[in-house]
Amino acid sequence: MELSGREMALNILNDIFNNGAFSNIAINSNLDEGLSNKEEGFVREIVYGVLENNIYLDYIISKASKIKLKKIHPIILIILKIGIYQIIFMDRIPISAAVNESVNLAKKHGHKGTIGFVNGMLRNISRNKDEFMKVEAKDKIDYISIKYSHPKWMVKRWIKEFGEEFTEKLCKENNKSPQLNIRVNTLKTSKKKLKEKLMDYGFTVKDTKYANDSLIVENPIRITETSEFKMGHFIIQDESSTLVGQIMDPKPGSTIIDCCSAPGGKATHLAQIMNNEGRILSQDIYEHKLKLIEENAKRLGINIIETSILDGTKRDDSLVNLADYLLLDAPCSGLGLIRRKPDIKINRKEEDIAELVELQYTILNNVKDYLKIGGILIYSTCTIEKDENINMINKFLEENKSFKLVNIEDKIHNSQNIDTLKHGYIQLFPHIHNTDGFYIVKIIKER
Ligand SMILES: C[S@@+](CC[C@H](N)C(=O)[O-])C[C@H]1O[C@@H](n2cnc3c(N)ncnc32)[C@H](O)[C@@H]1O
Repeated sequence: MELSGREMALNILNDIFNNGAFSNIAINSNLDEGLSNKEEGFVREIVYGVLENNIYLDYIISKASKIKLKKIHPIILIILKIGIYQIIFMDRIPISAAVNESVNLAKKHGHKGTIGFVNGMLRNISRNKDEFMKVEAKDKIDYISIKYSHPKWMVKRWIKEFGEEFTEKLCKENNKSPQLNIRVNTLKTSKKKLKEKLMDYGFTVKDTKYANDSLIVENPIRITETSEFKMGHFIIQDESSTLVGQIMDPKPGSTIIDCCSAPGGKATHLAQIMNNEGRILSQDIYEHKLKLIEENAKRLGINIIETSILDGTKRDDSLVNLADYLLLDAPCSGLGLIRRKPDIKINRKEEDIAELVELQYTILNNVKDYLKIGGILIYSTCTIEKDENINMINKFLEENKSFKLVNIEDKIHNSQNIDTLKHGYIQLFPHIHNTDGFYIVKIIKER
């Protein structure tokens, strides 16, 4: 039997909330293939909307329900969230449809009592919407946490690091949908040609602010089905990630070690900048991920990437003093990616950060020996956490006096809202730079 869009959303959210699945994987495995763009968009909107507003939806349910949140059956709780999300955030959906369809889901997945419960709750909330939407919090941390659905530990940490006003703007932005960025494969086409071609198909395409090889596509539905994608004229990559290659700016013929390389977004860009001349040793700890690098390289027409499994924490003597350039695009907390992966707000725990910092530092201390004297190290993460970024790098520089920051003012033509280029690094934020939250630092090994 065919499932309705709302039921697909229910199954996806159940996989994420109750089975620990990642949002993109849960979506791909639950979406029916025959869905139209509109139907698929509807399912995605509900799934991402519920994930983005999860704490706020819990808050509204707690206000409206006599039964404690923890006592509500997990499936019924998701059905309520889907219903409330439509009532509050999806103006185009008639209230009656939001309520009746949720009641139908409750009929299928619950019993008589839960049907009445869902019906009563949703009708009450829709009648007294403004009252239920009001956030009454004991302090600013609580307020931001509920209103923008970020866990308290995250809000507390960010307020301490960046201040209240900054944190509120960041959390608000984290709940918006990011624009899709693509990176032009200049080995096969030019930015101008690709832009014209995509506009001919009806896509709205704009230039990005900081990255030379990137474009923004405003209505990207099914863009990976174009022949330009299949022919390898572009790859999906956020502008921030594209800046890694731009800042490294390796010379053709160089040897690069990319020690956390999968799925190869940055390695393939480096190959492109080197005009597909030289050697890129792409390593990752997971064998299955190496295939992704190889597939990307093949589609993009790149043949200088050599993949291998290697744990970055373990020394490989054969690599010592080999690299002209070294990239450590480290495993990180991903807190800069919340706009794309709202489940990070649900699954990431504060304790993870200290563990990740330890891993990042261990890898960095190990792979630094792979660089030749005079070689360039780029360290990058998709997080905004200072401990994983500037604090860790400062400690590394303190303990490794032969490594020095390199001025990168000549690598980014537009320095709007970036005032650290001369100090060798950038920290991007979604609400300021309209990119993923991202950190990149450039370091030279002098001796
Ligand atoms: C941020 S992702 C890299 C993204 C990649 N550079 C790109 O641009 O497509 C971090 C990668 O580090 C890998 N990784 C995690 N722990 C590792 C370790 N100890 N040694 C090597 N790779 C590791 C993960 O499998 C993951 O693919």
